[in-house]
Amino acid sequence: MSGSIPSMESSHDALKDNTIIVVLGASGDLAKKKTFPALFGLFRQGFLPRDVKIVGYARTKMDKAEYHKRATSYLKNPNDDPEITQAVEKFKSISTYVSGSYDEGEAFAALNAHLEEIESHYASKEANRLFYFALPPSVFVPVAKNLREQCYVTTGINRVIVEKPFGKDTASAAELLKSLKEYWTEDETFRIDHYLGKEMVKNLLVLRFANIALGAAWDKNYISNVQITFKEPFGTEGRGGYFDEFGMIRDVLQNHLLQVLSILTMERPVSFSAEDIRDEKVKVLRAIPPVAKEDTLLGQYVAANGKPGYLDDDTVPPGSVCPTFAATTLWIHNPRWEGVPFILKAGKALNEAKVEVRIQFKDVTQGIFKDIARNELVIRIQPSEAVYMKINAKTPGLYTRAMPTEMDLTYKRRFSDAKIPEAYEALILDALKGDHSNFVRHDELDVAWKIFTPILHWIEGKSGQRPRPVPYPYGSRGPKELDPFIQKYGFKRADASYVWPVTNLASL
Ligand SMILES: NC(=O)C1=CN([C@@H]2O[C@H](COP(=O)(O)OP(=O)(O)OC[C@H]3O[C@@H](n4cnc5c(N)ncnc54)[C@H](OP(=O)(O)O)[C@@H]3O)[C@@H](O)[C@H]2O)C=CC1
Ligand SMILES: O=C1O[C@H](COP(=O)(O)O)[C@@H](O)[C@H](O)[C@H]1O
Repeated sequence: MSGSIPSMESSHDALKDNTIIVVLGASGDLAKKKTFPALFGLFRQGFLPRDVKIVGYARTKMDKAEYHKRATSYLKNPNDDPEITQAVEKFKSISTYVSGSYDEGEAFAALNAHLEEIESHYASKEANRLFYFALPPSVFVPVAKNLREQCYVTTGINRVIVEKPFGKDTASAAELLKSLKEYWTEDETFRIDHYLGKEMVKNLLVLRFANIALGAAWDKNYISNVQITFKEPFGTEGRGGYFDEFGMIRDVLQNHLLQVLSILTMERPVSFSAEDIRDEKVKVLRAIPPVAKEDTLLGQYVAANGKPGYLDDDTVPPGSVCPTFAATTLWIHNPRWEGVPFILKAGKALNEAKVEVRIQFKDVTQGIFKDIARNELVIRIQPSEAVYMKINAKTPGLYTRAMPTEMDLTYKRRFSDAKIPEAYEALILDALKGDHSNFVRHDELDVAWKIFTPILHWIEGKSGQRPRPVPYPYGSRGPKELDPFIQKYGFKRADASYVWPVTNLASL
């Protein structure tokens, strides 16, 4: 029997021919590191529309050669594979660049003239344009306005992809949404949260709703606590100026981790249509009250192991109390989840790179077993995608003891030939197809901000003195206060003697 999910695959428009993808902010870091590599990945695998053209736009004046050099600087070809080299040359041949300001109508009229020149070669009048904002939020509104006024086609589809940050709190996000809506409809707008494009985040829907056994245990009766963890082994290093304005909660918790939480906890959607999914996400998010101070732990990394502290970064304001680590516990007041703590934790400069969901089930009733390990379902989002269930089994041999072990679905081993797409590849393809399922709807954004705005205002000292984050050494698991914080919500760490036999995943 086929394992395909027809309604997920066919609920959106097909790719349109006669499409131009315009990358605004083409000289920047995001474009170079994420957007162009994703476009190239799609191009090389034949997923872009036929005869697609890619146009970069930014203020920097660059000739064609310089632009091509920048746009392809992050395309990977470690073994100098001639097939990839050839694809890069083809990619360059469909890529052009226009320089201009972000706030002047004439500059966008010039961009439009360039787009029309490309379109004049089409066999039909149909012309479709996808505009990708790889831009700082300060120019979102003028760019949205100028594109709508100067570069909007009437004989095809227009779409905009917008990157976070979408505001800094409930009020500023509402203001930004309102301004953008003056020019672009909700249907034309694709708000990216790139975690929604990650394979294991997309997998959550299938794991939950295509497995009756998991579905049956998915509530307060069986689950004790849930942790959603994001760990990076490097600090802000040179990006401190940007980071300090936002902090860890805005950078990762309010968007990426909350998106994961909403898919993990929503009710089953009526269908896989974008609106049915997003209706359910909004419904569960609305059942979450604002995060309380008592449910929050903030940290900031300090120099250790030869690595600099956050405050040693020249781009960070002296004496900053910006958190580089945050753990917050959220509660969902609905019949399924009442009383279950959802701990969202994220930090920079920690001991490892890891993003995972860890669902810890309740203890088995005491009696024949005493103090045995709890079941845990771990969904490893990155690196090395995996789903594993920590279970108890009889110790092999002439024993009657239970021992913790695992049922392990490590992707590299089980699907060794599969290529897991980059999040941005998956999302750009969705936007080209007009599928909104994995993009953030306006009301989702509003409710996400409502959960975090009070705590963010408290952190910023809007209601008194700013709280001081607790220090943690660069390269550690986080503040020493973390383990008691998590234990407070009922998490029990399994016996430290548990050893997973595979140590080198890279070797798989
Ligand atoms: N397919 C796969 O990839 C599989 C991998 N494994 C591997 O087996 C090992 C054990 O797995 P598992 O039990 O799930 O994970 P870990 O033992 O790594 O972590 C379990 C939990 O305990 C916390 N923890 C980690 N170290 C400490 C510590 N020193 N003191 C207190 N708490 C700590 C972790 O928090 P935090 O992360 O926040 O530090 C996490 O919440 C891991 O290396 C795992 O990657 C096991 C099964 C399958
Ligand atoms: O949005 C952001 O995400 C990245 C982490 O993304 P990942 O795909 O590498 O997990 C994070 O480093 C950055 O600070 C944040 O703004």
